[in-house]
Amino acid sequence: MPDAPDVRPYDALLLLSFGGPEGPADVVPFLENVTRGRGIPRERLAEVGEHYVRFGGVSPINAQNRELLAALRADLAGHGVDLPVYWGNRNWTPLLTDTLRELAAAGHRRVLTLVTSAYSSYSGCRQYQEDLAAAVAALEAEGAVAPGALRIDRIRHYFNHPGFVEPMVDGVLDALKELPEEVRDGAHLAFTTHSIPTASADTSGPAGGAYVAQHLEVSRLIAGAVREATGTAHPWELVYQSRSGSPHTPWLEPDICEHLAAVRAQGAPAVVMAPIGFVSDHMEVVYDLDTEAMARAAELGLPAVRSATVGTDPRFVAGIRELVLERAAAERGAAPPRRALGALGPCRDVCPADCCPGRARRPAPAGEAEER
Ligand SMILES: CC1=C(CCC(=O)O)c2cc3nc(cc4[nH]c(cc5[nH]c(cc1n2)c(C)c5CCC(=O)O)c(CCC(=O)O)c4C)C(CCC(=O)O)=C3C
Ligand SMILES: [Fe+2]
Repeated sequence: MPDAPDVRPYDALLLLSFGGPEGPADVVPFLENVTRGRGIPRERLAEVGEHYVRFGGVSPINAQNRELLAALRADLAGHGVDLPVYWGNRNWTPLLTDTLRELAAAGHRRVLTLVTSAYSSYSGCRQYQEDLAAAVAALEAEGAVAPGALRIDRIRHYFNHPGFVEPMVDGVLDALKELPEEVRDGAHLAFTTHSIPTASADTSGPAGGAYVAQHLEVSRLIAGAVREATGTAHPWELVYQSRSGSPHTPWLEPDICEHLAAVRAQGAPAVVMAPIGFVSDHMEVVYDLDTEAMARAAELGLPAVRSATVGTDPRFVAGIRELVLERAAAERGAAPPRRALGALGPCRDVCPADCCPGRARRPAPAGEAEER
C-alpha cells in the first residue's frame, strides 16, 4: 500500500447537513427549528408539514446522510486516509452541538467540514458557518473545550468540481433514455434549485450574484456535456422550486411548475427535471419535484422524468476525498491542484466576512475573514 495521504493538520471530518424528521411526532418541532425567527407564514408551514405527513413524517434526508457517511468512511479507509467521520445537523438529531461535543471528547481539535450544499448562499453557506460558531461557543461556555482550542474549517464549494458535475451529466443522459424515443431529442432540460429571496441571491458570494451564477454555470456544463454525448442541443433553462416566505417578498423565479406550463405552451415534447441544487433525493426532491411537479406535468400532458442527484455516487465521494486532501495540503502551505470545471474557477477556501449576509449578523468561525 502506498504511503497514507497526509491529512495534517486535520484530525476529523464532519458531515454537516440540514436534518429532517424521522417520524410524525418530529414534524412540528422540526419545522419550528427550521423557521425559528424567520417569518414564514403559518399556512406555508401547515402545507409543508402535510408534505412530511404524506411520507409518514419521515424525511429521506437522514437515511441519505447515513449512506453518505458510510460511503465516505469506506472510501477514506480504502485510500488509507486516516480521518474519523462524524455527522451533525442544523435542525434535527443528531444535532451539531451534540456531535461536536462527542468529537471534542474523543480528543479532536482540528475539524474539516463538508456541508451538504454545493453553492454559495446564506442558507447553504453562511448559516452553516454560524451554526458551527454557535456550537463551538456553546461547548466553550459549558467547559467542554478551552476557548479557541476547537478549530473548524470547511472544504470549498464543490458545485463545479468534476465529482459533483459528472454524475449529474450521467443522470441526465439516463433520464433522457427513459423518455419515449419519439420525444427524446426534443426534450427540454429544466435545471432546478431551491428558490431563495432575490435579496439573498443578490448578496450571495464575495461579489454578489454567486448563487444564480454558480447554478447557471452547472446548468451550462451539464447541457454542454449532454450535447457532446448525444449530438443534440437540448434547450435548457435554470428554474426554481420550494419557494417559501411571504408572497410579498420577491423570490427567484420562474417556479418549475410555471416553467412546465410555459415550455408546454412553446411546444416542448418532453422535459427532464434535473435537481442540480441538491445533493440527495430529500423532501424537496421527492415531494416538490416527484410529487407536485410530476402531477403538473401529467396535467399538462407533458412527458417528464427527473434525473438523479449525486447521492453516494463513487465519483462524488472520491471528489470529497480529493477536496479534503486539497484543503489539508493548502493548510500546510502547499499549492495543491484545485480541479474545477468551466470558467468560474475553484472557489476560495475561506469566505470573506461580508459574504452571503443574513438578516442579523452572527459570528462565523474564527478565521473567516482571511483572504486566500
Ligand atoms: C438554499 C436552500 C437549500 C439548499 C442548500 C442546503 O441544503 O442547505 C435548502 C435545503 C433544504 N431545505 C429543507 C427544508 C426546508 N427549508 C425551509 C425553508 C427555507 N429553505 C431555504 C433555502 C434553502 N433550503 C430558505 C431561504 C427557506 C426560508 C426560510 C429560511 O430563511 O430559512 C423549510 C421551512 C418550510 C418552508 O418554507 O418550506 C423547510 C422544511 C431541506 C430538508 C428536506 C428534507 O427534510 O428532506 C433541505 C435540504
Ligand atoms: Fe430549505
